Amino acid sequence: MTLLYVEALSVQYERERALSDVSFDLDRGTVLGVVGADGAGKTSLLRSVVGLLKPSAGRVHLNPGTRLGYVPQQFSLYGEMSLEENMSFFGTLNGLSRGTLKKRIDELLEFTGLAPFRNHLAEDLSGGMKQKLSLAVSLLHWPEFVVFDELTNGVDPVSRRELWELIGKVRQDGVAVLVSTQYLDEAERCDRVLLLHEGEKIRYGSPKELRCTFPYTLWALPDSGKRRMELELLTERPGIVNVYARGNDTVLAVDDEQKAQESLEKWKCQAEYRGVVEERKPSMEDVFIALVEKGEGTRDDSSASHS
Ligand SMILES: Nc1ncnc2c1ncn2[C@@H]1O[C@H](COP(=O)(O)OP(=O)(O)OP(=O)(O)O)[C@@H](O)[C@H]1O
Repeated sequence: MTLLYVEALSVQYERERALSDVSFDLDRGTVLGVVGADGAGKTSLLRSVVGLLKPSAGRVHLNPGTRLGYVPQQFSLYGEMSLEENMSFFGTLNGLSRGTLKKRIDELLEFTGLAPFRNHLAEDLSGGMKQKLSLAVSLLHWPEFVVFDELTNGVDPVSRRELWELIGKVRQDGVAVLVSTQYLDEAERCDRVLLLHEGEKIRYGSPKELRCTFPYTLWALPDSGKRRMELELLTERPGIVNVYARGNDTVLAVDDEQKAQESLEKWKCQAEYRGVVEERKPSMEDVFIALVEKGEGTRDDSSASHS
């Protein structure tokens, strides 16, 4: 069931347009990832959804009475208070009674694996543990909808994985999750992805849909790092729309295989390059790089579906 419906949202700051005409919807028990680079408009979008920012145009419709949890980008825990005291403080603010709160704190400390640290000061926690505590605090009042602004930003890879496991468990309880991230691999963990670039919706759909509707064929030249500079000359030759690095491989995004083949053969002959070319399936990173990084982004004008 649809819990949130966002229609043609735009945010204009004094000098800058942070969001243009963005629409999407979100169902219960679904994780929607808002994915984009720094400055793409993620925070502006999330702040509009939770009601902290008044959009310049468009509409946010959240089912009335929905209990909302929110972890902003710089969530302020009290460093000089213990984990339990932090949770107790925020729980009291949320109007939970003493008895209920005590039980809920125990539950959430178990849930996040923070129980052994309940009496430690929050300031002594690692970055990943602080984020787990923030997540726990946001869940105190059994929200039906949670919004996490870059919860995993700057966190070590193990904690990132653990935070995503927690997000998965939250979803299992039927909670709707809206989470922003700049890590493209995290898009794969979402049910739906909204790719944002310079305030515009570039793509919107499940990770599979995004990969399946990817408009280019990808050709990888394995271990071609040393020839990268030369290979980049292929950018915008007939049939080739983008050339980019993936580790030590070079990837060509191709929109016309025949023309690209001719361009590549010509180049291989001139450059005396004998390496192999392999076709590769697009990952979410490929989708993002090929569509966005070179400004190839074609806006997705499909409006959010009501389901
Ligand atoms: N309060 C503000 N006043 C003016 N401009 C702003 C304000 N907040 C954000 N911006 C601008 O709007 C654009 C989108 O910012 P936003 O913070 O929404 O993006 P973001 O994707 O969350 O990026 P980041 O991860 O860096 O926070 C940026 O260019 C930013 O400089």
